[in-house]
Amino acid sequence: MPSSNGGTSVANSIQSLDNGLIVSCQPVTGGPMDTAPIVVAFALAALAGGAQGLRIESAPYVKAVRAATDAPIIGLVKRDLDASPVRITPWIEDVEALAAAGADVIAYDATQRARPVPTNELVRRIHAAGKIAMADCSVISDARQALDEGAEMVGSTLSGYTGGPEPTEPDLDLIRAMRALTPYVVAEGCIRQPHHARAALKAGARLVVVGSAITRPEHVTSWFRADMDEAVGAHA
Ligand SMILES: CC(=O)N[C@H](C=O)[C@@H](O)[C@H](O)[C@H](O)COP(=O)(O)O
Repeated sequence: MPSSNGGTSVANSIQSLDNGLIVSCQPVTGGPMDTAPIVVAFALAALAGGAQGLRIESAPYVKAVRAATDAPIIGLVKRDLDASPVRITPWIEDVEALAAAGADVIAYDATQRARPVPTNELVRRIHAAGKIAMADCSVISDARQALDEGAEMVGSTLSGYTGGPEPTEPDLDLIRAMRALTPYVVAEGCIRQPHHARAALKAGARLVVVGSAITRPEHVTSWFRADMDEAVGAHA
């Protein structure tokens, strides 16, 4: 049982999410859905549909969603930095802003890449703020290091996002490998259909995060478009 952040309450918070569906409400940046009222509406609609928790980007959006629901929130901040490829919660200020805004869990990029703040320091500050640390990992060594550093939860969030073409399928092998290290595994990334979520649970995930398939209509539309274009091309 993770205990670096106060034992029982952390354990209870995580356990309340067991087998939970978390809906990530992160609109396409600058798109027509990228406003606080729409993020709140997505969040409430997801909860009405059976989600147990939410994943929300930016302190202002966390604050807006927190004002509308007591449901667990995984908060993160995305930044595009010049000096580092790390995007998810790279700075201490981000941790503090998310904590103040009402996030219960703070997600951070746990990859072993050049970064402005070392991961052990981010975890320390997440715990100092009384929050749970979720390590967004790309490979199993990220998860190993994150757990050594005290992160309570590890996610497959960044598998396939550290170079090369973007993935289109969940990384079930990484989920299985993480489950051998800890029970607190979050399946995240490319869970686009219910059977993906089911497979992730079978692979050992305790929580499943679904984003684009529920809250990015631009992406979903483009999936239909691409398949239809392929079909037309195939028959031309
Ligand atoms: C790689 C990266 O930056 N992932 C981000 C992490 O918060 C989000 O853009 C994803 O939408 C989220 O992980 C959920 O994944 P999907 O949208 O595939 O269900």
